[in-house]
Amino acid sequence: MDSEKRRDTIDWTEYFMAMAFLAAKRSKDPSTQVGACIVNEDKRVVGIGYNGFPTGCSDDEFPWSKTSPDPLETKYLYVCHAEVNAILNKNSTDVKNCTMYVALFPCNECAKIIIQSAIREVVYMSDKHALKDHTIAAKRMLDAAGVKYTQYKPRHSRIVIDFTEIDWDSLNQLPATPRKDDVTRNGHNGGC
Ligand SMILES: O=c1ccn([C@H]2C[C@H](O)[C@@H](COP(=O)(O)O)O2)c(=O)[nH]1
Ligand SMILES: [Zn+2]
Repeated sequence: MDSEKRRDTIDWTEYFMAMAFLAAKRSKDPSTQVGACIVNEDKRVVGIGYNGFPTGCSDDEFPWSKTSPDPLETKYLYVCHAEVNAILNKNSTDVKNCTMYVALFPCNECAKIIIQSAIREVVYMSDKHALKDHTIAAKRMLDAAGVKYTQYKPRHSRIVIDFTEIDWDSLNQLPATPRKDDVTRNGHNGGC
């Protein structure tokens, strides 16, 4: 067993941005997958979301097109943005003073909701729509409201999750069923 602590870990920003990117992997949008992760002042994750259609609006029935002669046949009228889903998914009373990590700079509609929910900071990766009105308007509102935003410049282009990295052999040596003394007073052995 190694006795020195590991030093090549990911830092907090990489950790939370990677969570946002992991959430984005759930998105069914064929062209732009966005994930958002909300973190409180104690560095606890309090909400995660990705862009997708509302509950009950089937991914197979609603349109994923970007363009159509009929606007009702494009995704834009239906898709819930990652930032809004992350806020709605919060597991805390509110998201006051939290930081949002998000793959894409928030649009004007998300910026309004970020401001109104008292999120204090946005850390984003892509600014691919920087010249579009919705981004310019978003920055104008965030500036006026004093919400800080910072572009995240990754140290590494990839953070790999390798399911084979863990020493499965030693895991296999664990008892198959928890012994009586493994079970906590709360009645489970999840530990915390
Ligand atoms: O603030 C934002 C802005 C956009 N999104 C989502 C909504 C759509 O699913 C895509 C944008 O589609 P394009 O093909 O890039 O036009 O991104 C979001 O979640 N949050
Ligand atoms: Zn948005």
